Amino acid sequence: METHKTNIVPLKGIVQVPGDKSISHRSIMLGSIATGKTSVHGLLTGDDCLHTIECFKQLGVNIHRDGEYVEIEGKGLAGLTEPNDILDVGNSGTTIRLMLGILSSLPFHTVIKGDSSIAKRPMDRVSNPLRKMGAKIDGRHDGSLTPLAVRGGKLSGIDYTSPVASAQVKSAILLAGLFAEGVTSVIEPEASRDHTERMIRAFGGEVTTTGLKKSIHGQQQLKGTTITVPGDISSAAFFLVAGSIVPGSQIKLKNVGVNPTRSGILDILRAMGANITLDHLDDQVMEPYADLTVSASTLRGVTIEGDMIPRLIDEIPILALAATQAEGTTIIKDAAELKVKETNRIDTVVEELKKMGAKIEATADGMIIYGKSDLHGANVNSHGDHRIGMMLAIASCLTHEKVEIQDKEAITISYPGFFQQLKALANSQ
Ligand SMILES: O=C(O)C1=C[C@@H](OP(=O)(O)O)[C@@H](O)[C@H](O)C1
Ligand SMILES: C=C(OP(=O)(O)O)C(=O)O
Repeated sequence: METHKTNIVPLKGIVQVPGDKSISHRSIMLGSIATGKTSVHGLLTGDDCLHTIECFKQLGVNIHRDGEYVEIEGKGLAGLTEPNDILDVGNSGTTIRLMLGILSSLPFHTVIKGDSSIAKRPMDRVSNPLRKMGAKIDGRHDGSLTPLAVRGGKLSGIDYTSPVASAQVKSAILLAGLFAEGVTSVIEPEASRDHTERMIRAFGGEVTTTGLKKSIHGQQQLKGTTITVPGDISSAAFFLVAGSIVPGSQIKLKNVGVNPTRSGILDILRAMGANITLDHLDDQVMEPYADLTVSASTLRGVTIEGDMIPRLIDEIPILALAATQAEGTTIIKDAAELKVKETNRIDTVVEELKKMGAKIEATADGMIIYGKSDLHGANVNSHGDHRIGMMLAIASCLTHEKVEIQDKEAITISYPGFFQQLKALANSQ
């Protein structure tokens, strides 16, 4: 945090983390292409999701938001109209990639772009399979970089084997498949988060799962529904780690989504020796959720690899910080996908944690962290990446000296109230 301090203060209290970002995006998207009213409770009001709302408003959908409550007047896919201007997704990879799947079915022209981070992220992983289905997509570098121009229309189902375990790729193809002719299937190398599949079913649609293969038959009609968004485990992750590594801490996190395709952080922190309990689990709903309580403990290094990686991909920056406080070595591998997030998260994590005294090195597909190190104050930078900014803020709870975080405003992308909640936990004694 910003203030000069000499003591390391335990973090204590109860936190309601904001709504899950992945589920929030999907609730707006499916509500917009379904017929009838959709009500969403607990929507994340971070910048990424607000961009998704704006994009669908530009496509002619009436969306009314009152804080975290949203009503969408769905008129079906055919109710969407050609926008007058370029769609802007801001910093949100999920918005652009999933929307490309929807835009591919629409019989008109759209141009879609984002910020300078989005302009560097690969879109060919989505535009290639969508072109195979019949969409016309063009952009810089043969349609792999934004801005992208899309002319959609009648699509045909494909059987696609994805080279990456990416929920954004899988979801774009399934969303296009929803309105295509015939059956569309996607096979992934490892299982990625399954929120799209769960939510299509909640809107009355059908998706089948056979091992790593997901299939959807085309020309389905979705019906508006009511969605309750659970707390985001990727946001909770910052306090799960803070509660584990800041001496004397105890934090309860209420109503956190614990979908097994997202809960890898719980498995890994427990394997590291973290003290985390789970209460009030409700798994009879679209997305399971529970209360999580964490208290400080001694951690040890682990190896994180293989099919665990997609289950905690966005939590790797904060897990790297946890590893600096663990006894022994932590190895993170099979995580080259980190290079194509909001920043190259292998480089930014290593560069920024090194400034604070961590013993950490980058590898081709991950990083190696040697624990345990004492972290010290420094002038660090989020590089405009919300998860790097929050990881550095939690790191600052371990130093006696001031940590100055450049560009910390980036955290509003996924966690608008983060600094206030962190302050409240630190001031609770
Ligand atoms: O589908 C989603 O909501 C997301 C999928 C993941 O990306 P990839 O699909 O690129 O792995 C994740 O990193 C991102 O924060 C959200
Ligand atoms: C990678 C992330 O999001 P997106 O891909 O939607 O920009 C993230 O939130 O960590």
